[in-house]
Amino acid sequence: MSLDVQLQPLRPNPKLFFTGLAILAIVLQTLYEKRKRVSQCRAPMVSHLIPWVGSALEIGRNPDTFFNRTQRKYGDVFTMKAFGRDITCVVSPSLISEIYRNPQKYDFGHYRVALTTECFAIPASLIESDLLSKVLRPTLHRHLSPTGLGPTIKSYTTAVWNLLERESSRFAGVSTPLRDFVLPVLYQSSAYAFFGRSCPVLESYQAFNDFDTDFHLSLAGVPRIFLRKSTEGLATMNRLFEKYFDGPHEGASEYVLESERVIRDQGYDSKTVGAYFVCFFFALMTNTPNLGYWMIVLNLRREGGVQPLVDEIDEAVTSWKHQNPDQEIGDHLYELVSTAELPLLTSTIQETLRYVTSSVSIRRVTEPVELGGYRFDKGDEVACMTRLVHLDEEIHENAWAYNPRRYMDQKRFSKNGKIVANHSMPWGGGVSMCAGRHFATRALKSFMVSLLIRYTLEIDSKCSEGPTFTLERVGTGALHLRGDLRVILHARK
Ligand code: HEM
Repeated sequence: MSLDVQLQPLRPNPKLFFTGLAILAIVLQTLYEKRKRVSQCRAPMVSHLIPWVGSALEIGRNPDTFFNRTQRKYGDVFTMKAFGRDITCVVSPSLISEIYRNPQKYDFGHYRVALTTECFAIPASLIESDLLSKVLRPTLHRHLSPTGLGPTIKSYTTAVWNLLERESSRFAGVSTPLRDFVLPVLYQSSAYAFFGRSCPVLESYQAFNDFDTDFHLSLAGVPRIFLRKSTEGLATMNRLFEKYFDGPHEGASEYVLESERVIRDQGYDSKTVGAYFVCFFFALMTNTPNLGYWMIVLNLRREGGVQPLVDEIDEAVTSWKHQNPDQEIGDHLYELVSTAELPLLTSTIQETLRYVTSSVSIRRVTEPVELGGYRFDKGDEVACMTRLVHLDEEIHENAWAYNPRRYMDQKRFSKNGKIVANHSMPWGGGVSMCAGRHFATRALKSFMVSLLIRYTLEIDSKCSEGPTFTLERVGTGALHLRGDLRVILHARK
């Protein structure tokens, strides 16, 4: 058999030629930009293959792996490209703190307007007005401050206690998907606390979830046309809240009623009031219920499950009953939750926030500045990457492991021999720091106390599957869940 190969004459192939040319152009452009960045003392650009898309796909696949590797390669400040945007990520706690301390140089106002007008349906005239900055935001902060929060958190505690009792007939004694049990209870309790009983809770649940599921994509600028379900969810929420504000809603919290009066006084109708509160409702609901869910799962998966928490809460209840012998704990739960110290539960909430959040504070540079040895120009975008601080092994020992006692056992955290004051930033920071953080922590405390007084809880050993984090929700706060865990609940005597 002849092994002769008939050699074909080499024919010009235009397709191959232009592909090669394009690749060469990209390589040269990348090298040129790299050299330019170095010579101008700009933060290093993370290398990527696809020009406009940049690192977006890699981040979408597993952001924890991507950022971890990138930080090790480039250091604490690096610029990445994603969907045509160059964003400089800042990972060092001291540089993040410098950004938070200087809102004049690192502006957030631009993003607040863009976020609320592009992702929600609030008219720009309201968002850009003095009314928002001088009246509505101060009203929000006053009602959500530790001293202003009392009545709302009291209603929340009553609602969560009663809802947990009501659910016992449906869920106790049978294998239950934890998601179906926990998330609606947390959703309803928050809704009732702020909006009263006429809040369209059941009607809005699916619409809210449709909107919420793709919120990170909407935030990343993915056009609405690709987010049909999410867009419809938002439209339904807007309709429901317009109707709510058109009807009687005396049971609403003082915060809601006061803000509504202020907006209406300027001539706005129920549609605008509704849209304003859909935005608030989103902030209220997108994080806290997921945090509550993860707190249960992460503890149940530990040896001993939730028993250490049960023991601590039982001890507080016993001590309370001792001091109030003729009283029913159910009628005074708010007092118990407000006065009992519960150090393990407090640390558990903090650790869940550290472990489960991916919060990013984004800022726009307003004048030429130097940060971490690099030059930034007006208009540059910087992002404070708090999750990387949370997962920094030098700051948090065994950072990739969930340890509910972490904040009980350790009060000071340091890196390279220096104390790190901002070791945990689940709420972001500076001028955009989460306004609802006091409500969220106290709500989670009320929820866990009520749950563990009312129920025993164990993983259904017949089910092997479990939930995982939706890591791709970079920068939106608490990570959501994919999948679920089945549990067996029993009502406690
Ligand atoms: C575990 C629960 C929560 C987490 C992890 C969380 C996290 C965050 C984060 C990371 C930000 C942006 C911070 C930044 O850009 O620097 C934020 C903003 C905000 N959060 Fe929360 N949040 C939670 C619960 C709540 C609740 C319950 C409310 C309402 C009662 C709320 C109201 C707000 C508001 C109004 C803002 C916007 C602040 C501004 O524009 O200045 N949050 N939250």
